[in-house]
Amino acid sequence: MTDPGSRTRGLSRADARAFIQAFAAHAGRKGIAAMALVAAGAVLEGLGLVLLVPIIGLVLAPTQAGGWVATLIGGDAKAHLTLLLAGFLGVMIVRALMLRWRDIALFELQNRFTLGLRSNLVSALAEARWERLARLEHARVTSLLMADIGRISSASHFLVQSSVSLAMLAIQLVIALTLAPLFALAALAALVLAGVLMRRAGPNSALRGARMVEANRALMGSASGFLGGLKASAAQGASQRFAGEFDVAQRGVATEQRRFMRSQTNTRTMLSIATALAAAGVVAGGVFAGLTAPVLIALIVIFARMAPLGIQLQQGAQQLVYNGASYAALRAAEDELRHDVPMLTNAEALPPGAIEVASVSYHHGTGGGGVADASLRIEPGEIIGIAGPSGGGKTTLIDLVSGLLTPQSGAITVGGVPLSRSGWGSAVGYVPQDGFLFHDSVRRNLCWGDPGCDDAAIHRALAVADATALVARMPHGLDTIVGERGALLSGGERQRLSIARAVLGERRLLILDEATAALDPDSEARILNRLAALSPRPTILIVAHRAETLGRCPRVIQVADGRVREKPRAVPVR
Ligand SMILES: Nc1ncnc2c1ncn2[C@@H]1O[C@H](COP(=O)(O)OP(=O)(O)OP(=O)(O)O)[C@@H](O)[C@H]1O
Repeated sequence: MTDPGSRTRGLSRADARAFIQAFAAHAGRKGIAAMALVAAGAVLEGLGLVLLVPIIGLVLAPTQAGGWVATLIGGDAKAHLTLLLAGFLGVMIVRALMLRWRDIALFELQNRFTLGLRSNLVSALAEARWERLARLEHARVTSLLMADIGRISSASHFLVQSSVSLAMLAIQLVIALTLAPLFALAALAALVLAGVLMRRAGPNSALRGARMVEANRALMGSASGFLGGLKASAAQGASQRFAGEFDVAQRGVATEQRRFMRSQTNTRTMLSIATALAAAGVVAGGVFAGLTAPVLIALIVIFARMAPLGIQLQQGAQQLVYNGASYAALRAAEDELRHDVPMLTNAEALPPGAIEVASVSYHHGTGGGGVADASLRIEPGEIIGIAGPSGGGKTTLIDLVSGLLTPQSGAITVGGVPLSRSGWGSAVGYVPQDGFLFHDSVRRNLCWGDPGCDDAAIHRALAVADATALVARMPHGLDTIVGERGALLSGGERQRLSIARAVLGERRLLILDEATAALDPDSEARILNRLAALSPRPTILIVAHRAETLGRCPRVIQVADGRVREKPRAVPVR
């Protein structure tokens, strides 16, 4: 289902402010140190430029030694030049070192910022209510975690780079003001005018940035289901059509990149022409106003440095707005995720006792199904089959009992304590039909979330899940890699390992959601019998369509049209 809140907007002023504030908050004291390095780099650059004026003066007219150098140190022109050059060299060496520290410090800030953003998003996802997560598109999450965080990293790079350019521009402007105030003011006016003329680039970049977020999301959507989709389409002889759809998604990204690149080069070209005109004006005006050669040359050098800095600043701002759209997308997702109270935490264990479902209703969105006025008492250690037609409400019921969903009316208690009050999650083991496995060894898949689990416990769990022979056959036993999502195993093998994982956790409630559907009846019977023989025995809920599976449950409930009712039967599990 499409997430209704997933429409992407461009970077607004509020987002831009939030972005800068978030960056500053992440940077903290290290940010202040980095900014001190930025300022020091700019001042040293300025100092180098200030030294240029007497150096050029001495080079052009060695006989006219004088000015502040002569007043300061006395001596002849050669000594002045030597000293000035030595000073210039010293300043440039210190500046080079300073810039090295500055760039490392800024890179670290940028890196920490993006790592922090990703961690925040992951924790927002982990804490979000299940109903909200279920509504998020998979492609949206993947795109946020990968493409958007990458673009935010670029935005933070441009933010940092712009602050450097700004500091350098400010210093050079101050020097130019000292040397020739009128010309410096003219240059400032030219900069401001260029900024005003380029203002249109802002909203355009914001729009393009938002489109890029959408295009990346479409590409991620195509990429994430690529292999599964390719297999299904190849089976129907439509693999080329499928590949074509992927191509459309990637062309979407390329088109947006091209459009932005063109707009950037357009503004850069206009700015370059404008600055060339301004530079020519400065030289002509300087000659006309009778500025001395050293001052004129120094001004030319300064303006020659200011022009690329101005262009860099404008381009950085454009990139910031363009890539900042990903920050807007991240903020929107986090706002949605943190909108409501967090899901159950693992903080507090619930007391022993029955699970009581009392007049519980839950409806999925407008017009969606769910369960209505469900009441049910589940004793500790009970084994209950849950039957019913597809779409009848079985998954909704178990999601409510496991605490993933919160009843919209009615209440669920465990041992008399409301489920919402404390941590039920760690007491529940859930095994879905497609038994999710990580691309890792059998051991790490089974011990996932339980670092203390040992081989003896693993082998006991494997025995319960009828998987001892399966692991014994594997080339590296427990260290065998199962492939991406367990792709190197059959559906039934994945189910056995998933059941073993749930058993290892020694949970109070085990939910098997069609978790034995891919097994042959004999294996299923062995597993259910061994689960029933566990001591202490967990409460076991088995969602199943097969009559054979339900036939092994001492009690069966029927969920149809959202209504829950008992289905009397009396076949005890052996
Ligand atoms: N996230 C959701 N958003 C909207 N509607 C939903 C959502 N999840 C389930 N539904 C709807 O709620 C009803 C009950 O769904 P549920 O998944 O609980 O049925 P089920 O009995 O488990 O079905 P199946 O046997 O096919 O798995 C269905 O009409 C379904 O379309």
